[in-house]
Amino acid sequence: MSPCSIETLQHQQQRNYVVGYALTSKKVKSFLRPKLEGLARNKGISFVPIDQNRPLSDQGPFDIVLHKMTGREWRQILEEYRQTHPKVLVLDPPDAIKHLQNRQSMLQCVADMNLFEFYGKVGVPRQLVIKSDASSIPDLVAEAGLRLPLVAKPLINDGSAKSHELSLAYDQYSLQKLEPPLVLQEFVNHGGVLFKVFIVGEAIKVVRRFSLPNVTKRDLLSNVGVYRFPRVSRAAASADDVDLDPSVAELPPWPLLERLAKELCQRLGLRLFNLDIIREHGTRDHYYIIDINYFPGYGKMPGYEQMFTDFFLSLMQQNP
Ligand SMILES: Nc1ncnc2c1ncn2[C@@H]1O[C@H](COP(=O)(O)OP(=O)(O)OP(=O)(O)O)[C@@H](O)[C@H]1O
Ligand SMILES: O=P(O)(O)O[C@H]1[C@H](OP(=O)(O)O)[C@@H](OP(=O)(O)O)[C@@H](O)[C@@H](O)[C@@H]1OP(=O)(O)O
Ligand SMILES: [Mg+2]
Ligand SMILES: [Mg+2]
Repeated sequence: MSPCSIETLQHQQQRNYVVGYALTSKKVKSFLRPKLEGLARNKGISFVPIDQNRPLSDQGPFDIVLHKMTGREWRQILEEYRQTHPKVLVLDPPDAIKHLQNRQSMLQCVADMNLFEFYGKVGVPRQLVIKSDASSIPDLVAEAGLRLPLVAKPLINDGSAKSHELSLAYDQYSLQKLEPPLVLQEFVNHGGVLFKVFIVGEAIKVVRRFSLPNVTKRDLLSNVGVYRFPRVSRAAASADDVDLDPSVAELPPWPLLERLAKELCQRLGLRLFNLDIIREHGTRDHYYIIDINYFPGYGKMPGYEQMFTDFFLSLMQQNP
């Protein structure tokens, strides 16, 4: 080994890395748990809270900035900080995250991806954006040829409770009751189970979660109206340990998930996100991506502490 590489090695061994974080108190509680802090500390990584009321450049110095905050002001602060501190890795760039804060632009890159026939067909459900004027919705839906039932989702996905208030609409007339701006998405039967694919840099983990049950033709004939439904798939209880119909439970093929994760990381410019994927009921390989979330509930993902420690270590090796 050359003296130079010995020096680099010693430098790496001595160097401590600081991850500054700007997260909600709820996120701190669910994510920054003692096990993660312990594992990271053993590798020389420490976590330091960012005070949003003080200039960022007066704090730190940081090697990495981890954040999940919304708002234009915070975005500007971070963008400016990125320009003046090019050596600090901001996870992730605020402009890239903004892309996920609108349910139309969120799925646009999946639609552009062209992953047809690669271990299965991957697409997004047909959807229509309604910016205003609820009274025009029935006609717009008819013109677009969207099939009922429809899932109505607030267009803006800013992390507020309201942005997660979704409803299922069974008939065309009742669509007038909805409150734009929203996205109307065709409901795809998928056997009541979805796949949450968590991405942390290059690592992937997939879990099953409960979801909305299938809607039968008879349900459609016997129901009218618009029904709000709760955040079914957020429950910590996963569908992984339950006896399920194997055709519903079978995970999407690994090569497909790898390809999807890699392409989406590149296209979105993000390293920390998850995807909600469903498989159309009665098919073996027709998949739909219905949601993408920035910095999701990793705390519910088994083994996330090791995954994040490895992720931070790999970032450090890239930036010694
Ligand atoms: N097109 C669809 N077809 C079938 N079910 C759907 C569809 N869209 C949403 N769902 C169901 O509704 C749930 C919530 O939808 P979605 O994931 O888009 O909302 P969200 O509020 O962004 O959720 P999250 O808590 O994951 O951020 C999904 O987990 C799934 O159970
Ligand atoms: O609260 P949880 O731990 O469940 O995490 C949820 C997270 O809330 P948090 O960021 O406030 O923690 C949500 O973020 P916002 O859209 O509200 O910004 C969203 O990403 C959900 O998909 C996450 O649930 P998951 O999909 O991972 O089950
Ligand atoms: Mg979701
Ligand atoms: Mg979401």
